[in-house]
Amino acid sequence: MMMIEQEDVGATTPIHKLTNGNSNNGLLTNGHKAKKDDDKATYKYTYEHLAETAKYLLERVPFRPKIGIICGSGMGSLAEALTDKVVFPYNQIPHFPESTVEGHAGQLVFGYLMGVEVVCMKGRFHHYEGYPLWKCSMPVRVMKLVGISHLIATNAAGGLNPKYKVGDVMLVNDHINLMGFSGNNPLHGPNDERFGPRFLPMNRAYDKDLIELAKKVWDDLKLGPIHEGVYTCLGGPNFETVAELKMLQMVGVDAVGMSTVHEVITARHCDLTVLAFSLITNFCATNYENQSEANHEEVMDVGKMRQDTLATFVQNLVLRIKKLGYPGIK
Ligand SMILES: O=P(O)(O)O[C@H]1O[C@H](CO)[C@@H](O)[C@H]1O
Ligand SMILES: Nc1nc2[nH]cnc2c(=O)[nH]1
Repeated sequence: MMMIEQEDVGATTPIHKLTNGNSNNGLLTNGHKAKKDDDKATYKYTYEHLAETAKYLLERVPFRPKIGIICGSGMGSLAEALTDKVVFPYNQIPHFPESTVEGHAGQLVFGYLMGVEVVCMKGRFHHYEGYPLWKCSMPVRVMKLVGISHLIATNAAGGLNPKYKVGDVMLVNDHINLMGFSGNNPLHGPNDERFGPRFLPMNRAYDKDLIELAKKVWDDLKLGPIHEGVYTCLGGPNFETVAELKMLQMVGVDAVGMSTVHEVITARHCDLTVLAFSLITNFCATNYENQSEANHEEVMDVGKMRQDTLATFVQNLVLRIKKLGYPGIK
């Protein structure tokens, strides 16, 4: 195993320069202790906690990823094409929560995708699993601290735009943070400027250059139609009522899911360039005549059905991002 010099952490602030102001004693290599402390209502990750997590990972990975990829429900196979993998089960990473949802393996995988250094989350955390939003999106900060500049967030979502078909892909060009409307936001609470600013603009959250690049990659691969649209995240775990779907459609939502928004907010807060896309796994019926019911099995089946296409797309996308010198707003 290759050991990494402390200077070589790829973090915004070198870890050796961080003070350990952490009140969570003995956590450096002890994930179980972290979980115990997690239960306290007051516990939140400090910069130091996450720097410890990043240090743990970087000491075990012989390269520095530039792109982070979050695999949506049933889309974990995106990580299968990685070479020279270093795999970390979430329950072995200090301070990491555990994945509890089917279709989310719970592994952080470092490796090369088409020769590009990446880190892949095979499994994300959702609010409905019982995690607060700051905890759901903590891996984004960890990925920042291990050195990524770009995040590709993928998700499975219900299609509200009548033009969308099951199996289509929608590049997210904006979102509506519905949970944020009620004050539930991953940045809620004291702000640590080492991650980012107290007040965060979100009007350019989804990088336009990356969206254009993604469309070009998709078209060059002749993968058929691709959409651009607005995503929203509801708390779940239930799928939506007809009245809720009608309301979402009225306010301009094209695809609805239970993730991504808080991850993107956290990513933009720490200056990552973001691309997100939704795999439309089910059609959202906005009338009472439609008897079909959304279900997680169907969501995962569609992920499996489209896994090869999505893998080809993401592989070519990361290659182009690297070739272009990692474009986009930081
Ligand atoms: O957003 P991802 O993780 O892709 O998963 C989506 O699919 C699941 C529902 O089937 C929910 O977790 C929803 O958020
Ligand atoms: N909220 C929500 N999440 C989903 N994830 C996959 N499909 C759906 C859906 O229809 N609604």
